[in-house]
Amino acid sequence: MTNQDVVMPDIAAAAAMPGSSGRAPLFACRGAAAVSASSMLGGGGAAYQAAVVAHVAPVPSIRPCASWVVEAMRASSPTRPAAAAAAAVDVEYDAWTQRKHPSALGSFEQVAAAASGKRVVVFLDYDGTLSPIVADPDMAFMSDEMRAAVRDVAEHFPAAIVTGRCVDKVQSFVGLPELYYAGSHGMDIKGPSSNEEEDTKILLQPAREFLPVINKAYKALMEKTKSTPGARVENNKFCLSVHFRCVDEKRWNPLAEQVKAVLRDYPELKLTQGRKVLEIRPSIMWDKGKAVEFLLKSLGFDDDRRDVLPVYIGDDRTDEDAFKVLRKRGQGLGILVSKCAKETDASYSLQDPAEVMEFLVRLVQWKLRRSSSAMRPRV
Ligand SMILES: O=P(O)(O)OC[C@H]1O[C@H](O[C@H]2O[C@H](CO)[C@@H](O)[C@H](O)[C@H]2O)[C@H](O)[C@@H](O)[C@@H]1O
Repeated sequence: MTNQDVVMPDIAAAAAMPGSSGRAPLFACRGAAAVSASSMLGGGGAAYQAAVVAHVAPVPSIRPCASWVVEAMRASSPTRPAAAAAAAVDVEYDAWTQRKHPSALGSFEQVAAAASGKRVVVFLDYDGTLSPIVADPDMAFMSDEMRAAVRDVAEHFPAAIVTGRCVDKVQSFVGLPELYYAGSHGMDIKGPSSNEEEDTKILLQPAREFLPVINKAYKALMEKTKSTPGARVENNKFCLSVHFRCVDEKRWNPLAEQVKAVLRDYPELKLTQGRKVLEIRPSIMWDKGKAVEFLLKSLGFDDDRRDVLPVYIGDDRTDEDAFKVLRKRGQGLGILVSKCAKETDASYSLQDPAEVMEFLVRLVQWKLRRSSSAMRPRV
């Protein structure tokens, strides 16, 4: 496959970062401990029933080592640097945005040129992208302004929320029935409905058979981790989250041991990691990237890839699966939401949800301008 349709920033991509010694670990802000994503894979050696839908294959099982888990917990949770180090981090961030992953706002003209004449499809992560990160996962509300921006996006482009959250929860936060929702890291895909009361249509649930085991693991994790102050287990239907944002760092190791002990009884589940959260999910080859591919295909955007521009915006390690898919397809535009330099497969960057909102507003304005100029009679 050629990469001619992937939207790459118009910068000297080959240019090395000044002072950079090489590649940082995926999703560690520079300076944090190096842990590869693959080291986080969980699951055991036992064979398990894989009667999921045909395209869902099990992943190879690798037992996570607790110390690696803790290292990864630290890597994704860098402590605030001292003043001098903070200045260095700023310099590095500036170099990262200038040379590797420019701001999607600063480069909006370039983004608009790439979208010109194409059907744009918008994919949005939720936590850290549409809503700010907060200590209590039940309080991660998005602002009314953001809701209005997303509503406008959905009016002008096909749009989907792709999240680790369970669909019901994220739908209640977003409150826009006109969107597609891919919850549980893409393992629960639902179509739009005409109003909030009507049930959304299930399009795909590739991990349905794992529900009983997920529920058992949920109870076991609740029981096991209740002795760790601040730990919190969230049931996201087809996957689980063990939050450690409010856990004292000294207790991260014992918490990782507790999670690992529970997972020993569930070889059909694997462990991944997000922002101060351990995520437990079925060991199947399904992720946010696969969900994006599924949606593009089922919405009829897979026939002629040259006239479709998927735009995916996300902030977390799990969003990298979607960025990778776009890069591999040689199509579309990945935008990482981050305030620090990270290794990523996204092309562009935005700093925070406020910038995401500004970008969405500009995208809609661009579309409106194009539609009105197309309708203006030529003289
Ligand atoms: O794919 P996402 O929409 O980004 O969901 C990933 C996880 O998001 C939530 O946790 C994160 O946000 C919380 C609220 O701001 C924060 O407290 C937590 O530390 C973050 O990891 C959600 O609660 C998790 O279940 C999702 O897996």
